[in-house]
Amino acid sequence: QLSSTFYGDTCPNALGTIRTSIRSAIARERRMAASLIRLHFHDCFVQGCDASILLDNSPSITSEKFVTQNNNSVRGFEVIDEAKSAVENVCPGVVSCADILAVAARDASEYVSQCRYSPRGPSWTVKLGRKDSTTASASLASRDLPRFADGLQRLIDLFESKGLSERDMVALSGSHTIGQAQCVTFRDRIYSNGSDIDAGFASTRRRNCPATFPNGNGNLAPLDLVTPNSFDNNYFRNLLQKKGLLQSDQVLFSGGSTDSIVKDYSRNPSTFRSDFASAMIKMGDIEPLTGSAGIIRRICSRVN
Ligand code: HEM
Ligand SMILES: [Ca+2]
Ligand SMILES: [Ca+2]
Repeated sequence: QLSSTFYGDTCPNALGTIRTSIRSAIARERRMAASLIRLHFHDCFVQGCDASILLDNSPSITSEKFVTQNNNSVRGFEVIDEAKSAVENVCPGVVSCADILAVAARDASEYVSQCRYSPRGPSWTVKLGRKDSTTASASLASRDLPRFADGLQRLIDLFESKGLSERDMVALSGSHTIGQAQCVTFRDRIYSNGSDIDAGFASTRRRNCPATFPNGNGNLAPLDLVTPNSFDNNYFRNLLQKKGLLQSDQVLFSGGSTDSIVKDYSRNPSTFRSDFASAMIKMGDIEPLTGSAGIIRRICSRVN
């Protein structure tokens, strides 16, 4: 029931307004492109793409923002709030926060890099018409969002439970071709002395990520060591060299069923780009509230 022309009559300038707002946020801080893509993902995996992730704690809401996978980690809330208020100025009460998240993720991918020589990310036509939830669920967030220490089968099962295939999962994980992770998420891996990590890479990463918890927990490293600001297929090339930053990255290429997909994407950037776009559309279709289900929040962080 979602449709790319949903606001064609009721708010013809919605998409342009969102785009302007997202573009200026990414111009201010380039990492924001990565953060916005991730925010849409963490919304869709919990109760579907219903903007549940944006709700703050209140007597009737247990916010998703503070579960382990989100706390001090997901970012971009202010940027979505800005886009929302820009849209409210042109069409009050019409455009959902859930749709703004979906459009922001697409716009972010499109504008990933401001460098002339870096490939921009893929683009796709966003389907619209999602409504916003009146609830959030910390317990579902905790259950349904993947964790950096998850093994391959666990990741496959989680994505499958959302209707996404192994191929979708590998393509979507390719978002880790941009963005940053905190030391606390990759410490175990770089100090593991295991055989599934390149020794030189591990030693480089140890320099800015002290061995002892919680020292340096928040120190950042790029998820893609080669081209952290370009939306290319280098992420997959890193995995072939055992230079995935997170354990959940490296398990995609560690002798299991997804190895062949990683190899395919490492050789064929255009296959990766088009599969990524299709998988983002599929992810945006997860359990939307439509029609009379759900509401249009006026302020994304609370139920009207
Ligand atoms: C397959 C399971 C996945 C796991 C376990 C995972 C885990 C993580 C972790 C631990 C971080 C670093 C967070 C931090 O240190 O604060 C991260 C960052 C990121 N993730 Fe994932 N992720 C997964 C899949 C995805 C998917 C499907 C997408 C998007 C469609 C995505 C997009 C991103 C982006 C763009 C960043 C960088 C964010 C930034 O710099 O603000 N991830 N992920
Ligand atoms: Ca949600
Ligand atoms: Ca890259």
